[in-house]
Amino acid sequence: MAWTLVATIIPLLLFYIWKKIVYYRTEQYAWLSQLPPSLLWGHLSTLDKLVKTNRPNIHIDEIFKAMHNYLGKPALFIVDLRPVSHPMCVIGDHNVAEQISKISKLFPFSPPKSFTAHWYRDLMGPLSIVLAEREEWRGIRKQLNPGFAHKHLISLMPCILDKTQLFLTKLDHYASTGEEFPLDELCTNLTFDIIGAVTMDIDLDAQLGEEKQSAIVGLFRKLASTWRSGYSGWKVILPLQRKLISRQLNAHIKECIKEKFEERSTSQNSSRSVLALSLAETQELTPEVLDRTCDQLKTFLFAGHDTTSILLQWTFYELARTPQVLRRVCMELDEIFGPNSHPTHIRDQILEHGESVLQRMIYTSAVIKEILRLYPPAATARFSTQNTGLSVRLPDGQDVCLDGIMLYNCQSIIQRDQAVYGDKSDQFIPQRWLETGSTIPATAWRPFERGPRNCIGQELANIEALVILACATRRYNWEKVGLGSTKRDESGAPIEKENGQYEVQSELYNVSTRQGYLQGRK
Ligand code: HEM
Repeated sequence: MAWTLVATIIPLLLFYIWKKIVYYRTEQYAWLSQLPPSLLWGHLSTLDKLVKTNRPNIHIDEIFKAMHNYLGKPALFIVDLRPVSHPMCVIGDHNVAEQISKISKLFPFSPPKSFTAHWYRDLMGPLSIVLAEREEWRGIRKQLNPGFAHKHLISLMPCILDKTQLFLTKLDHYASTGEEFPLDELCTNLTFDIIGAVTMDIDLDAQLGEEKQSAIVGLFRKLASTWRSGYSGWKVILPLQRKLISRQLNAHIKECIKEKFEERSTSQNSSRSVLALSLAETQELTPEVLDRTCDQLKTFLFAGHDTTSILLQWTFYELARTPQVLRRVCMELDEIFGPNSHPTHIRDQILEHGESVLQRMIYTSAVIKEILRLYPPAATARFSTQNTGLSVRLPDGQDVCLDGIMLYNCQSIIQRDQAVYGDKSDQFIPQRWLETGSTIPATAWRPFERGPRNCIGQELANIEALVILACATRRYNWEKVGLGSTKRDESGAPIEKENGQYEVQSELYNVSTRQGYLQGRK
């Protein structure tokens, strides 16, 4: 009797499970564009294949771009990551992306961050602004805003210039020795130093090498390295290891917060760092205030150094292989600063004329904007839980509910949309930002994302990039080595394509490769 029951129930159960799987895989999101899913692995095996057949360290956006093209460029498409994660909706249309990032009745602060942001919880700290939601987020942002106010950022230019001088000394060294060098390392150290000075008013000395740099740099890097795909440590003890490094890092940062808090009451020249400004109203440094402030500072280190470094590296690369754009940048710098390109002269000019100098760097600003369009260094993912009612309108007027799906505004697709940027959407054309009567909608350029949770550091990144470009562009001849290097004819001259760019040996698809540059002084 019992056996007969089991023999009946098991097939029924298996049938039920099979029906469920078929439903989840092929019916639940059938109305949304997607590649054919595998019954067991959804799109995970396709993703895995694409990652492996493609180039090493390829950015996931490149895979999404390939899928988007294959599917005929829909406004959005589904990548089914179950059973490893929630399904993901990759958004490739700027109007749909805007509906995700904007304020609505349902989400007065825009839809919450996806749980993926919490993967970096141990790096940024649990109280980080990035992980906070609703009123808690609003409170932190309000407290930090004065530190990122325009007037205040402009007053930080001397400090950005000082850090840049050391960067130039390093480049001068390579230019004189002719050694190949990794630009990634130099730019990342520079942006680390700037973030330290601007947000904490301390010298992190990242540019001085491992021996001399602040313990904060070493510990932060050690911690961040545990997220890298090639991390070789023991995966089982990873959470514990992260906790231990975090604890050491926190101790150093908190020490620094305490010092700055003390200085506030004793010193005449009170600091104007983001840290000082955010502590302005604080009467007592309670453990809660210390924890919260420490987590925001770690967040700045995380969010503000790699992103700006990637922006700089792509800019130097594109300038080096696009001579006509380089010429125009140099002409603009000549006009503003005169023919003298010595760093001290540029520094003095910027210090003397301040903001007005940056305002005149119109073409250089267009270059930065175009780099951020083609190579966006950061992204956002949001999530609306089941039965919340988040729905977006597609370009064909159809309304779709996106509850329970991870929402990824894919800037790499959106910002190269031919419907917006034309046939030359993949080309580096800074001039497109200066054309009168341009029809590019503001929503189609979103490297800092949009809506209330957009990047708080965007103006700082822009000022940094302008100052560094003003000091470095005219001083050197950049030459990429290895991936992305220039093709040359028999006489050794670069081969120029019709669009005015040099032909390359291979496409540079990840700027942070260890392969380097050769530098020559002009
Ligand atoms: C080129 C440089 C940068 C790019 C492309 C960039 C991009 C972004 C993006 C896409 C977001 C996510 C917005 C969202 O979720 O909707 C973000 C958030 C953020 N960024 Fe940046 N960022 C850059 C530089 C910086 C710098 C220099 C800082 C300075 C400290 C910074 C601090 C932050 C913070 C704190 C957030 C969280 C804001 C919030 O949740 O309210 N970023 N950034």
